[in-house]
Amino acid sequence: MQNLYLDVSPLDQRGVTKFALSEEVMMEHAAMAMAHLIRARFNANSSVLIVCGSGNNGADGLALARLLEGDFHISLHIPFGASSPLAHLQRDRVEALGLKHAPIEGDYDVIVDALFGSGLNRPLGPTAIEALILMNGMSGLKIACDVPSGLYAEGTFDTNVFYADITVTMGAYKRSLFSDGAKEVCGEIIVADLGVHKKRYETPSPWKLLESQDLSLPNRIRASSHKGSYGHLAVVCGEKAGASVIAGSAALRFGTGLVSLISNENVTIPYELMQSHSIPSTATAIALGMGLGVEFCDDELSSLLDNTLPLVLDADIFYHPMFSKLLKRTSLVLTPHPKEFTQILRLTGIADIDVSALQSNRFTYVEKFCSAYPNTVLVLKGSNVIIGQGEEFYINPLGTVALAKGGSGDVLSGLIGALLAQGNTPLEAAIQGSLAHTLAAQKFDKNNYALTPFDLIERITCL
Ligand SMILES: NC(=O)C1=CN([C@@H]2O[C@H](COP(=O)(O)OP(=O)(O)OC[C@H]3O[C@@H](n4cnc5c(N)ncnc54)[C@H](OP(=O)(O)O)[C@@H]3O)[C@@H](O)[C@H]2O)[C@@H](O)CC1
Ligand SMILES: [K+]
Repeated sequence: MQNLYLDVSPLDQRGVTKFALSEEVMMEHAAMAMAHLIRARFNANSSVLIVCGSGNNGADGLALARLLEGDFHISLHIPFGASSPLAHLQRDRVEALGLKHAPIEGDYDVIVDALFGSGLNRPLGPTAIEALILMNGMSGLKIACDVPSGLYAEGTFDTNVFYADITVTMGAYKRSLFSDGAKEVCGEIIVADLGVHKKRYETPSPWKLLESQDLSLPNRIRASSHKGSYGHLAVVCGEKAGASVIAGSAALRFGTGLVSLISNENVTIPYELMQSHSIPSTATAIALGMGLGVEFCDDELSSLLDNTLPLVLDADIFYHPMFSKLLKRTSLVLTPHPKEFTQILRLTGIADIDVSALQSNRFTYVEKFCSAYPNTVLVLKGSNVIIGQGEEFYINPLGTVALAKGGSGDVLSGLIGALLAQGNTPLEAAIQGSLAHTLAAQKFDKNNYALTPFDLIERITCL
């Protein structure tokens, strides 16, 4: 698990006050990290284009030019000149080596974007846009210095942004690199230490980045146990029974001792799942909403929920009149996709926004919801899933496009339900369910289009 920051400038200042580093020392390390990467991947004499802005992001790029000069063919493009004191200093140094601003011409083996970093404070103008279009059109390896130019601190970008193959980010992970849109533009993300180890440079943060090694599986440790020792998930089976069959099958695969589908009438289901018309007395958690439709009248739903069992809610239930009442429960996990989350925000009076406004500000709206409903765990689906409760937030960046398919969400609810049924806290169930979901998808390595929900469930066996 890694820390994530909206703004690392307090960490930079702490580097100066606590570790007596200077901004210049930190900048030298930033440039060295990029130089190390280029030297490791390219032979001497390779051509390197470095496009530098007027602030310290540009100054990082100028320092990189100095470090590579002599071994590589360096082309510098400095369309805005230098404005910060360090940019002036670094420019004087490269000019002493005979390097100076030149137009962008031809193609290069490496393209380094050092136009704007954390100081981007307004929409890009024509000069920056022209440079980015030229850079994006090149075939060489594209490296972003700190953040791809055009990406704002909230993780949004305008039409033009640098499309990086690798982002070398300075000091610590920025949260902006893990918005849904940023997944398209950042490429591989590498953190560069700035003169002290990252562990020293960082301070605690409420936002965390999940990693594959954070996965903890529901392995059984008691030698003498039986199916009743591992919980009983009741999946409410709605109009579209397939959704609950998928969720139930995922739950059984993820260690739940017993799974029952709760339906009004008998439906055809796999042999390994049980069927019931009411919540079994041995149930330890309930999954509700997937494929629900209008199968149950309000009274029937109320009686199914007349208990204090942990709940995972998905899909249709977010549009149901009973949802507001369910929000008052403790032990509650919600797994909306963005459109469903806008419905939740509207219903709770937090915001009346459309999906694109939400996607431009996912972090903020998750924080607002979690502050208003601190007992509820929210899993906001997306290419970078956000999990939040109260003042704790986690981003799971491990999902792939293979998951963009009907039924993937039912598997996720089933996995979370499985862990709730086995006694995990709602937050732990949400984190581990989401990790298992994305890592199982990664195990499907044939291609990125053919994964079905049952392929995904099958891969839970290989985690
Ligand atoms: N702090 C540290 O210790 C360390 C910092 N480090 C590095 O510093 C970077 C932050 O540097 P920074 O604060 O100078 O901001 P930066 O991203 O270069 O941009 C500011 C410049 O861009 C300009 N500008 C903004 N928007 C614009 C637009 N749309 N179109 C045109 N111009 C625009 C803005 O102009 P102004 O608003 O002043 O007119 C100003 O001149 C950080 O990302 C990291 O790489 C590392 O070396 C490690 C140590
Ligand atoms: K940049």
